[in-house]
Parts: sequence; C-alpha cells; structure tokens
Amino acid sequence: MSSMKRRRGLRKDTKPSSKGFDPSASKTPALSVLSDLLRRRTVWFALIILAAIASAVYYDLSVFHDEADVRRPAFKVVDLPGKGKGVVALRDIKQGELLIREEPLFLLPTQIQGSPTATVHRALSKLNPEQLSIFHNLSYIEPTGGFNLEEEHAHQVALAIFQTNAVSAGGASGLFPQMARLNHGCAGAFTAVYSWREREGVIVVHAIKPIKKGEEILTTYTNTKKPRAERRNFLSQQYGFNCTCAVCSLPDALSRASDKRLAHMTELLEKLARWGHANIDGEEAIEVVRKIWDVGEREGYWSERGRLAADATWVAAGHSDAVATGEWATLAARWYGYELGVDSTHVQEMQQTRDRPETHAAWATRDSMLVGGPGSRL
Ligand SMILES: C[S@@+](CC[C@H](N)C(=O)[O-])C[C@H]1O[C@@H](n2cnc3c(N)ncnc32)[C@H](O)[C@@H]1O
Repeated sequence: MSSMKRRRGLRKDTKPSSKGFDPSASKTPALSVLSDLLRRRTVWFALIILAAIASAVYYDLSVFHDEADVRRPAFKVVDLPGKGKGVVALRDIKQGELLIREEPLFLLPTQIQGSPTATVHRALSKLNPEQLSIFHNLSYIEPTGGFNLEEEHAHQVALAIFQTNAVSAGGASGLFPQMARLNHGCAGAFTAVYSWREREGVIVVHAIKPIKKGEEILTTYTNTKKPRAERRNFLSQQYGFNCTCAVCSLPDALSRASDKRLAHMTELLEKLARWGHANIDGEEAIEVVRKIWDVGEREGYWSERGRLAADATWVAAGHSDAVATGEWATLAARWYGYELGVDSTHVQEMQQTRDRPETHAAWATRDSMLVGGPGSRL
C-alpha cells in the first residue's frame, strides 16, 4: 500500500508544469549523452549500418519462417458432415508441397487368387496390435447386396475396409492409413495427387494447387474427365456416396459446359496419341497440347500437366527441335515437380532432357521440323 502511494507521488513530480513542457529540463544524464551522440555523423553512419544488418536478418528470418511453415503440420483429420472423416488444411499449403509420405500397412496383388476375405485375413495376421487398431478404425462401405451370411462377418468387414481404402501401388494394391482419409473431388475440385514410388516403397501425396487454411484437401478416386452422371454413378457404386464436390454441384447449365470441356480434353488427348502412329505431324501435335492446356485452365484441371508437357517434349525431340525440346522439358519438370515431387525420377529425367535435348529417347526419330515450344503463356 505504502509503495503504491510512493509511486503516485513520483508520477506527480515528473509531470510537465502548466507553463509548458521543456524536454531538456526532464532529460536524464543518459538521454543527454544520447542526444550528444546523435549529433555526430559517425554515429548516424553506424546506425544506418545497424539498420541494414537488422533488415538483412529480418529477411533471413522470414525465409526461415517460410521453411518453418512447411515443417508445421499441414493438415488434420476431422469429422465432416455427410463424409465421415476428412482432411482439412491447418495452414496455407503451397502448390507442390509434400503432404504425406507413408509406407503401406500391407500390399496385396491386384488380382487375388482364391478367396479375397481369406487373403485380407492372412495379411492382417502379420500386423502388430497398433497396426491392427489403425486398420480397424478406417471407414468402409457395405458391399451392394450386403454381407454374405455364410462367411464370418469380421472377415467381410476387413475386406470391405480394404476395398474402400486401398489404392493402386505399382502392380499391387496397398493400404495407406493416412492418405486413406482423403475424400474425393472431381476434375477441378481435387487438390492433392498421390503417386507410388516403387524404389522407396512409399506413397507420396502432393498438393497440385495452393490450398487455403481451413479448406478440405481432396484427391480423386477415378478418371474425372468423364461426364457428371457417369462419375456419380461410379462413385456411388464403388464408394457408396453421392458426389457433391464443387464440380458435381454446379447448376445444370454450368455442369453441361464442364462436361463438354472434359470430353473435349479426352478427344484432344486421343488426337495427340495419333502422333505416335504418324497420323498427325509434330506442329499439329504441339498445337493439340496447347489446346489441352487451355481447356484444362478453363476447367481448373491442373493434374497431368507434367505428363502433357513431357508428351510435347517427346514430339519436339522426335523432330529434333532442340529449343522446343528444352522448353517443354523445363515445363514438364516444373509440373511433374508439383504433382510427383521435385525429387521424383520424372523431374530428374526432364531436367536431363532440358540440359541435353539430344539425349532424349525420341531424339531424331522423325523428320526434322520446328514444332514450337510452350511460349510464355503456359
Ligand atoms: C477412402 S475413404 C475416405 C475417408 C473417409 N471419409 C473416412 O471417414 O475415413 C472413402 C469413403 O469416404 C467417403 N467419401 C469420400 N469422398 C466423399 C465425398 N466427396 N462426399 C461424401 N463422401 C465421401 C465415402 O464414404 C467413401 O466410401
């Protein structure tokens, strides 16, 4: 109590007088030393240097901050109305960012010989209790027609879990519990793509578009270049849900326009394949690639651009157009980097072609021709 009184008294004493505030009158010895220093040019010079160092350190820290951002968890698994669980971004995610890298709980051959329930049961018998609990926590849809009353129910549920969640992993099907929580989106609605790395024995999932904090991260379960009705039918039969993603929820007229663009992309891809049989020439093939890119842009369909640019690289190399080969390979490396990872073999191959176009496997397999590069637009 008494010390509070003392502080109040002190504040009163240092208040400016009603005659006006004289800064020098209230200056402490330390402040007067400082004001003397500020009058010297060398001190100003030192201050400018210090400010430059501080801004460099700030810049450096902001770079670290970006890296630290990438190290912060990118997503969490949450309950989503009507979808069971799903994956939501905890922060802004950059295009090309690695979201998941995981080994399978187990792999099974794509074509199972004998009883599928017994095969899944055998695979489960090799898991430890923690892995088993992870497996049994995954969602499943009951097969159409329900479970078979003659087989053990638990075994059928295990098979249903596998069928609902497994994805293709090279020549096999694998169960990857983290990525299994990703829900589906069609065409322009999915933002993440998974790819199997045979040599490493892992699946990697990359963000193919920038994803905003709070947004649900979606992958795709099917070839979403099919029309809405066909996509919905497939998803309902195989995965037991009625797709209401941003593309499937478009009003009818816009949905028809989207279906048209997707069908056009498929036609153009078929046309591009005709270059392989020499039914179209290099220049035309490159024009087709540009058109596919443009339609994809209008549809928001950014997946497979690495492969598309790699196809154009193949055409340009076939016709010995070194400049175009290098440019398409650069573009392919960039988009493969987003979709498959900058450390993927696809990126490495395209970087090698970019640096030495004549090493490409298709080099000079066709007549020489200037086919043209991607230009600044792509
Ligand atoms: C691989 S799991 C995805 C994660 C799952 N939602 C969960 O709770 O674990 C596939 C199942 O998720 C649900 N699902 C996936 N995408 C969906 C979507 N767009 N709308 C509604 N349900 C969806 C379906 O039940 C589907 O069978």
